[in-house]
Amino acid sequence: MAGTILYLENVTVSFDGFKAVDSLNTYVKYGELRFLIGPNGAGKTTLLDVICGKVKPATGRVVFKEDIDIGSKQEYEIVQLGIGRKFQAPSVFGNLTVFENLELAIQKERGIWASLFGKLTSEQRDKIFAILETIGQLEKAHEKAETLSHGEKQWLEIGMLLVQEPEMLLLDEPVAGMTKKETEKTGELLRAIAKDRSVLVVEHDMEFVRNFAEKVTVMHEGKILCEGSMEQVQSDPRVVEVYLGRGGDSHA
Ligand SMILES: Nc1ncnc2c1ncn2[C@@H]1O[C@H](COP(=O)(O)OP(=O)(O)OP(=O)(O)O)[C@@H](O)[C@H]1O
Repeated sequence: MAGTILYLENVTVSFDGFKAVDSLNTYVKYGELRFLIGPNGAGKTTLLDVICGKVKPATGRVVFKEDIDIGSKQEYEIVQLGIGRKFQAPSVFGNLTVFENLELAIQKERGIWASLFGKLTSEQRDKIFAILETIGQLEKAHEKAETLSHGEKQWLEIGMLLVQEPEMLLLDEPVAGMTKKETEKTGELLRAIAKDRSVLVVEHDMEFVRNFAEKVTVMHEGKILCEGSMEQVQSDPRVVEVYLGRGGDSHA
């Protein structure tokens, strides 16, 4: 399909016979900021796990870009193809500066030899500064990462993903634990990132979703319950029944 970066066709994931994802079909377009919502246990994280290669689907196809079937690829191959995943667990090194964390992310890309003996090229320095600007951390470049606020650490992690120049980013509850101001800033950041990349976000903070989602996918019991704009999905009685009406709105 023209303009499609990711296509999931009839994807099923079984854990000992239990279908965490059940015959699921969806597609994500280039430059889309997509939110994935739904009650606990709906299969949202498992779906991200499938896309990044952490979990292999029992059936179905996961097609990236034109025709790359990533369903059978290893996680590192999927990273190299251009899909970056941010996990909930923090991965910044507190005793290194913000700049050094990004430097390390670049050097990881270049392999062990470069990370032991390499110096940054001027292009790589420029790239780090451009990312620092994108994530709003230029002024903190030489501060130790442990001195950053929770929100700033999350933005640094997003920056460390941007080093790989992914075409698609997968984020699991990026604003969890953030202040209102940090949440707002994260929304702006994701919008900016999605201008020339696709971003898929699993989220429970409905105010955040309402403010920033272009398109929302609602999952329930491993299936897609409905998809559309936030207005469309929140007026769907099935979504109110299984999620929004049951406190999905207030889930942190
Ligand atoms: N490795 C696993 N082994 C067995 N069951 C699993 C495994 N991973 C997930 N599940 C189950 O699959 C279902 C879907 O889990 P998943 O974490 O994808 O849901 P979710 O929509 O992300 O939920 P939440 O909003 O609570 O994070 C749950 O019932 C969960 O217990």
